Amino acid sequence: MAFPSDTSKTTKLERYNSYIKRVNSTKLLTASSKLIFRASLLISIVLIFFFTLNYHPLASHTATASPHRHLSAFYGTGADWEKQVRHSSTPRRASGFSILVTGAAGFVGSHCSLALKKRGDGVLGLDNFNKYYDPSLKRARQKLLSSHDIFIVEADLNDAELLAKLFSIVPFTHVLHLAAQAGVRYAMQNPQSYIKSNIAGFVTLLEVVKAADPQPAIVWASSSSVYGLNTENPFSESDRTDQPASLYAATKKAGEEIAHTYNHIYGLSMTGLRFFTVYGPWGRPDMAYFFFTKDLLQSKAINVYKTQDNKEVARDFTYIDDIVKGCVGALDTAEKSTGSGGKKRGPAQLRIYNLGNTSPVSVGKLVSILESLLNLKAKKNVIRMPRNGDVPYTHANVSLAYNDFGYKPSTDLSTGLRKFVKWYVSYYGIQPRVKSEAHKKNQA
Ligand SMILES: O=C(O)[C@H]1O[C@H](OP(=O)(O)OP(=O)(O)OC[C@H]2O[C@@H](n3ccc(=O)[nH]c3=O)[C@H](O)[C@@H]2O)[C@H](O)[C@@H](O)[C@H]1O
Repeated sequence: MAFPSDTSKTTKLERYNSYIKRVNSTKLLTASSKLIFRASLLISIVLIFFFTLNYHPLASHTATASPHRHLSAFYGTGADWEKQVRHSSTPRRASGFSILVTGAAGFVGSHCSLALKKRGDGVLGLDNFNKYYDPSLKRARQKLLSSHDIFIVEADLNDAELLAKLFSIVPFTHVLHLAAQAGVRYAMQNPQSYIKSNIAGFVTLLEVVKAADPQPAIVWASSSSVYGLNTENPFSESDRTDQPASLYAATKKAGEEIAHTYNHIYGLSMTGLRFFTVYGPWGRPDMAYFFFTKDLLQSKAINVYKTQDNKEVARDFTYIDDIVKGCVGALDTAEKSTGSGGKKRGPAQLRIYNLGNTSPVSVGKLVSILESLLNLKAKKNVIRMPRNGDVPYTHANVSLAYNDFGYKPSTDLSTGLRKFVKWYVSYYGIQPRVKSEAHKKNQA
């Protein structure tokens, strides 16, 4: 009969169809589970990546957070790390200060940190060890500070969470803010670095400081360059400073205005110090006296600038020990901030001082002093000063600093350069010519 066979055919066909359906639905299921699996894997990877970069117990994050910031913030959560922070910033004398020194691995920062520590203050350093100049010199300064029990936290000034963490651990009495993008001429090459450090970094610091309880007093580095095209001589604090000749100068001038604002709104005690071309041992390799020494020793030619009208360029070169005395004097006479937790309670101290040497010396004279100290003749190219931010001369009137904290520079350029050269040849392991010739004679 056809029916059973039909039935059997139909049954086979149905079975076959249902088999095909099952196979297809299994395939569909497998494909969709694979898809779901892959999507979840991708989401998990993205979440893990995001979480790793952004998690920090203290953090309320912003979209601009950099991985560097969070790495440093992570670093700042260990018990050992907190112990080092506390230990370094604890004063060892009665009524000693507890000072946060920003730019502690820098030239002025390292000298000030040592001087403060030696007299019994607690000093905690902060530095980002950037590559503006040879970081190995900064590491060597760090090593020196470490041998005097000074700990430097390695972080950027713009790391607000880390700064807040430091202030939550230590009730700092003072901040000596020296971290900055320095150099007048480099501002044409990398303008943004000046904005990032000297303006954004300064504001980040002040935002944290204003919210701190107690609020510390701030002493910070401005610059002689704020006088810009000023024609008064010598430069006094009351002279015009609204004609900066470089972006560096403009950012330092902006810093002075920012200091005024935080003093006015939050009662922060603010003292700005206008440094005049600071030089000395452990100095900055980007400065003329430093690279002239290097070039002289390597028999390389140096460019000696003269003004557009063929006059000598001059600077009020100031020796590092005098600057340190000025910084310490400013810290000692800084009054307390009047606010707390971001609220002003009354008017607070607002000061600006010149810290110079009061006797300008021409760059030509600087070179001849180095020639005599190194017993070498410089190959000089005397050229017109490029129009890239330099000013023809600087000369400080320091009577304000003298009246308020007895600032009196006592090192002339020859004496200071002698000390610098002595350090330079020893640090870089160079046999001075004068010595090696004596040595040759002895051997003959
Ligand atoms: O007081 C400041 O606030 C600034 O001081 C410093 O700036 P400056 O006074 O310009 O020092 P520096 O570069 O050593 O040039 C010294 C002299 O050499 C001349 N100079 C320079 C280079 C060159 O190749 N030839 C030359 O003649 C040049 O024309 C100048 O006359 C700091 O770097 C700066 O960060 C800031 O702190």
